[in-house]
Amino acid sequence: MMVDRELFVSAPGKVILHGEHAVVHGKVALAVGLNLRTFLRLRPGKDNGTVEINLPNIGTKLTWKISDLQALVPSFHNSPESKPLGPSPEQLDFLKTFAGFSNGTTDTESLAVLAFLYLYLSICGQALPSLEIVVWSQLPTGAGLGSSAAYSVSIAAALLATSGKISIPAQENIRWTQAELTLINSWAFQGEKVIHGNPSGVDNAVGTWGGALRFQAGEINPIERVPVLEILLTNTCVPRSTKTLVAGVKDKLLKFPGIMEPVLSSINAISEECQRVLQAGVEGLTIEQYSVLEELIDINQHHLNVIGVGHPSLDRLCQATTSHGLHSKLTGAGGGGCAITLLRPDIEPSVVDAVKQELSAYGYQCWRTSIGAPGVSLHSSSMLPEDVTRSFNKA
Ligand SMILES: Nc1ncnc2c1ncn2[C@@H]1O[C@H](COP(=O)(O)OP(=O)(O)O)[C@@H](O)[C@H]1O
Ligand SMILES: C[C@@](O)(CCOP(=O)(O)O)CC(=O)O
Ligand SMILES: [Mg+2]
Repeated sequence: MMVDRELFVSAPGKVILHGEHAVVHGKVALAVGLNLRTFLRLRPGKDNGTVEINLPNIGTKLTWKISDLQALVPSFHNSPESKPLGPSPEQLDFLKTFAGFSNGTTDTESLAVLAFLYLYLSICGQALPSLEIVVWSQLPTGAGLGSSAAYSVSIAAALLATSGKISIPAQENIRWTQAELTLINSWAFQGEKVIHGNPSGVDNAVGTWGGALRFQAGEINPIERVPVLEILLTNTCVPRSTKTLVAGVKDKLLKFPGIMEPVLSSINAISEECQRVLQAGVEGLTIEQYSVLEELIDINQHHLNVIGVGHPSLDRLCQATTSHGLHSKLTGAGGGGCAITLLRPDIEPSVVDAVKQELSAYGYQCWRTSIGAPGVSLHSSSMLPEDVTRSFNKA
């Protein structure tokens, strides 16, 4: 198949306020889009006979011949118009053998490449197009901010658009329809399965729709009005794999169901209470409401330690922020990665500066951010942020 135009797509990262891990086991999570995004550039292939994927964040650039990939197509029977089925263990084994990855591999490159190949073959199976794709992210990878979902959402959207399964909106402020977003989300969920093993689907839902969402057992409910919340987002820079952490929680739940299930139920109750407080305070939270949010953060951080996803780097972070009267919890899969610290409006800027300085001295990276960002979007090249254009030009 011939592709005749260049496309630019982006999807946001996310912050889970409450409910990480519990959401994998059917509990409620509250999550919001983050104003750090993953950008994808898709171009027709130079020689029409190859597919190239270039991932500058992880230093990966690979090219395959379409004629070689064609041999894999019969194993990918998904119908892109309907609900996707895969990925089956057999399909993943095929891909690992094809790409030369050993069985059981979970490193950054292999997960990214397997997710791409799975989506490319499943979505474009009927007529494999020759493409050059670059994916570059403002998000740290493997830090709890949903880079895997932003990656899967942008690849799914670009491949569905280029193969004519969803429209290519003529202007960048025109969004895809709900049906098209639902299709993007369901394919991105399959990409997340390759990367997370057993994802809940909350991250790809935020990557697709953005904003603030309540997510439970596949049900996605946008929270239309949320009070403005300022947070300090801190990356401990301790690397970890969501797949491994999610599997660890499952093992603990199987080993100690009577002990772990009540903890997950309590996390569920925290999400419910947080949503209640946020909705009661849409016009602006009172100091009492902020205090409740802070307590919920503290309780949840203890629970996350109990289910085994804490880390000494996160303990240090919580101690540092507590000593300045601020409250923090890990966000995402934990085991290192990122934490959020709630910034009440009455906090003196000098306190935030002191906290940031202390955390930087540990080698952590901090951003002050407010939550809520638009979901998957199409861009024109002239409207891309400067850092994105620079990265694409270098790639
Ligand atoms: N920009 C990117 N380039 C290449 N791979 C990416 C990118 N973003 C995400 N990934 C893939 O997602 C994985 C990280 O996903 P995960 O462990 O779920 O952490 P998180 O989603 O919190 O960042 C990486 O190991 C890599 O395979
Ligand atoms: C731990 C979990 O709840 C969130 C993982 O987020 P991240 O990949 O660490 O950004 C897993 C999931 O919901 O699929
Ligand atoms: Mg992830």
